[in-house]
Amino acid sequence: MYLLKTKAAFDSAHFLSGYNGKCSNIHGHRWTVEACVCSEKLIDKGEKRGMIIDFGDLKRELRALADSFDHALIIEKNSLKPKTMEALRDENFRVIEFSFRPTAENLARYFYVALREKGLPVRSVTVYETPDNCAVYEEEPCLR
Ligand SMILES: Nc1nc2c(c(=O)[nH]1)N=C([C@H](O)[C@H](O)COP(=O)(O)OP(=O)(O)OP(=O)(O)O)CN2
Ligand SMILES: [Zn+2]
Repeated sequence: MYLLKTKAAFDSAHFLSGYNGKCSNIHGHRWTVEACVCSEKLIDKGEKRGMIIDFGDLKRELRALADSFDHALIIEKNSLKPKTMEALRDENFRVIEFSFRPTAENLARYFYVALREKGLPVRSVTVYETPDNCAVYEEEPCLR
């Protein structure tokens, strides 16, 4: 099986609502997202011969997703008081709300699903919160 990986990064703030410790406070990460695509065979003709997918095509899709979270405050829906949300919006701060807690695990799944929806043969997505800490989300083995 062939595997191809690429990374993209974004800088954002988050906090873990209900967490007993420092991560309940707003803090930032340079999140790094690594997507791994897989294939049993390679493209056998044309410009992309010998590839699973062109790095450029994979990078473009991953970067577009990563850029959509750059310089934002990522929060779990209903984890801030309505008046706090109102104040943030009044200041034109960029707030992205998720239905899930913004952990590395949940973000890895989010990116996995989003890339699959774009038709990419994703095998796994790894999200790094720090250079040493990451979460991996993967489903069934290679689809093609
Ligand atoms: N399984 C998970 N555990 C934690 C997550 C997560 O996404 N999944 N997230 C956090 C916090 O977001 C936190 O920012 C990271 O925690 P921590 O490693 O403790 O923080 P530091 O990298 O700053 O570690 P130091 O050793 O204090 O430098 C918590 N847990
Ligand atoms: Zn964090």
